[in-house]
Amino acid sequence: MTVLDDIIAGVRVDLAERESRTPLDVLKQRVERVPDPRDALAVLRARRVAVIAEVKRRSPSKGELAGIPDPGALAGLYEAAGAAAVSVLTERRRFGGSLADLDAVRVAVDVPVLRKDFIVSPYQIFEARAHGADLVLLIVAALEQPRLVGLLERAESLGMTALVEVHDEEETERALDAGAKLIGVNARDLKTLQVKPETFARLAPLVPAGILKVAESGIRGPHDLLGYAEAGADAVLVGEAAVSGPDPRQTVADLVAAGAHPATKVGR
Ligand SMILES: O=C(O)c1ccccc1NCC(=O)[C@H](O)[C@H](O)COP(=O)(O)O
Repeated sequence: MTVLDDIIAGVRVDLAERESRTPLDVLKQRVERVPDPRDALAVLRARRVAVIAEVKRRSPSKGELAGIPDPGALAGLYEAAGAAAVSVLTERRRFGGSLADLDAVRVAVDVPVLRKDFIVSPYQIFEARAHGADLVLLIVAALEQPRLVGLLERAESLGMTALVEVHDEEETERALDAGAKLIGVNARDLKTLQVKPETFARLAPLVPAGILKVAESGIRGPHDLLGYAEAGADAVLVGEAAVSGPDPRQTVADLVAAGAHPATKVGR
């Protein structure tokens, strides 16, 4: 069993429990009552290289990362530092996240919020929207093609943006075939959990102009952002370095400054 299979097995158990507590019809009624989603694509396009900063408590690769007593306050620091969006890991068993974290972040910031989870069912998309998310993550490696297409369409039908995550050439082709408008290249190999930054430079040329590219994982500071920008990134997603450093606001502010510098992303 791979790490991804193991995570998804746990996600399915937790999902079944939530579905039995809150029927889909009830969730759909809640969706009707939340404000419309923000246009995340427009927000990301407005930056040279945008920074998406993540609320990440722990991870399979590194274990406990940060206590994060107040995820809303952390997200507020990210927003004040200039983050274009905030990602919230809501998976419980391996990442220590929750929908309560998503709620806390939603009320604390105005920027678009991504529900980062292992989404396998439309129920989780309604759930994300009911809790105010503007974006959802869809991991191609976790989804058969018809399901990927269905989930992408479901997210868009609710006015949300899907960040479609890929790790190799075949997954990139599948993301494009599905109609992804925002593609995340995750440099973390899901089998070994090792971060291989060169993955982004390999896959970015396969993505046509007009489709935004997010470089995910292993960004520790401006040097990494500049490397990804050189290889074609429109945005970077940073988790561990932001939560586990001594000053999350400064870490994100340094990335934002590098991403906004006129010398970054020249000629594209
Ligand atoms: O972070 C992990 O160990 C991990 C393991 C298995 C599947 C996903 C995993 N991480 C999710 C992410 O995509 C990252 O949280 C995100 O890209 C930020 O990465 P980093 O800045 O390296 O924390």
